[in-house]
Amino acid sequence: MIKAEQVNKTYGAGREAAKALREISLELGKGEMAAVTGPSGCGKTTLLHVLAGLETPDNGTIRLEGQTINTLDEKALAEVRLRKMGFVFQSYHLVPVLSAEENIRLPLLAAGMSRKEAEARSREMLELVGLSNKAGAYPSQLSGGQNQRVAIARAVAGRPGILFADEPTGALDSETAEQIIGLLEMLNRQYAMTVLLVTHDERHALRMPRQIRMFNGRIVEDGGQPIC
Ligand SMILES: Nc1ncnc2c1ncn2[C@@H]1O[C@H](COP(=O)(O)OP(=O)(O)OP(=O)(O)O)[C@@H](O)[C@H]1O
Repeated sequence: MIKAEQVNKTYGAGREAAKALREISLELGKGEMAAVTGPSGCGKTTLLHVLAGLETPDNGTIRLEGQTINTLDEKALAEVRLRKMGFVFQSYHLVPVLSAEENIRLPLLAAGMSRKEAEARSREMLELVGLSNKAGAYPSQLSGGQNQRVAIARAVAGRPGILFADEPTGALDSETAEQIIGLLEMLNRQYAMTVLLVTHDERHALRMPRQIRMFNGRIVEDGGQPIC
């Protein structure tokens, strides 16, 4: 599904340079679910951003379903992101003046879906995340957990092959956080969606079938195996 080879990423230059990723090689198969963990500043978010084409690596290659994406121009990359990837972050990034259903529908319309189809899909997604009764509610009228459910429904409504989740439970209490992780697991099972979860929470990481541990810009352990 997604493959990174010999990827490096440095922010800044000279004495200010921060080497965020060092010689990263990683492959995630279709339908795989993995957690990326490691201490603050070790490069987790940078890895997710580089894999998702949100940042350009200094060198190396990123392939999504065999297509090299790190050399695409911004327009082509935006198209790949819109059609093939879903994103969830710690903040929900919902449009405050749109209802839950409209927030989910918006990117579907942007991807060219008809209004009728997009409305049916967004209702289906609301049901999937257990919020059928909140279709007309605005983000300010929903709890953090409910807003994150809407954000997840929006992220997967276009049926992306891969979902990138960066600390999606960071702003939630532990019970709600467990439910959100459960929702990601359900999406992985039900749609064979590849899921890459960046998390600080060791309990959540241990629930994942694969744990990728980072330290100082490197992957130091993958699936229980130390990487030298
Ligand atoms: N936009 C940026 N400009 C400069 N340096 C950056 C930038 N983004 C990240 N870095 C640096 O790159 C390194 C890796 O950062 P990154 O955010 O990927 O770590 P992280 O493991 O996700 O951290 P956290 O768990 O605290 O979110 C850090 O040293 C950070 O300071």
